[in-house]
Amino acid sequence: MRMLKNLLQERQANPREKQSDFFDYVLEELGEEDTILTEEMAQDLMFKLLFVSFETTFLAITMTTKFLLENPLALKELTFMNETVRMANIAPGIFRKTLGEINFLGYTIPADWFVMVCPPAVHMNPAKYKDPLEFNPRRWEEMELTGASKHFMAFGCGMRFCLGTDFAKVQMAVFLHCLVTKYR
Ligand code: HEM
Repeated sequence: MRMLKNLLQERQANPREKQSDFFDYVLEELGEEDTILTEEMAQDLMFKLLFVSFETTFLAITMTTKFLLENPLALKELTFMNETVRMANIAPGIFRKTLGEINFLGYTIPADWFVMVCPPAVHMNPAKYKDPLEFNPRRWEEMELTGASKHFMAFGCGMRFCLGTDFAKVQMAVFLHCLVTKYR
């Protein structure tokens, strides 16, 4: 965070004539009179975007390479992205706040409480995924899936569904294409 703060202040002191990266656009917005953005929010935004766009895909690609090394047959079919993110559980927790009191399975969650949804518990549920610890891309052949469901939330769900889902999948596909066509 300190590094981002320094970078922001440095760029603020020496603004560039031509905008060329996201930092420049954030600074432009900060300079607007009617902006809702504060310096603190800008730093937070930069940190979060760096985190969500890098840490996630890099981990998914690493796990894909590991699973494919152990499962050469799957490499032939390349139908594995959902299976990788199901098992990798890159986002192990998703947070929500209760807007009102909620009654669930005999428990009462009061209003304004923070709730942590735990995708690994869903993704490793043997009632939904047979042999959940087995990397088996074929299981997805029988499953209809677009976006998220209550059994699959590797990219979150609902209003905060991951904005980068398709981008991340394309990045992974491009990486794997290069790996399988160029790497010997
Ligand atoms: C394998 C890669 C990725 C995984 C597993 C992943 C997972 C997730 C999850 C679970 C959420 C929901 C968080 C919540 O509901 O509180 C989320 C949100 C988000 N993701 Fe990703 N993500 C990935 C890649 C990316 C990439 C590459 C980008 C950007 C280029 C990105 C941008 C975002 C943003 C901006 C949000 C917040 C959406 C909102 O709050 O409205 N993600 N991601």
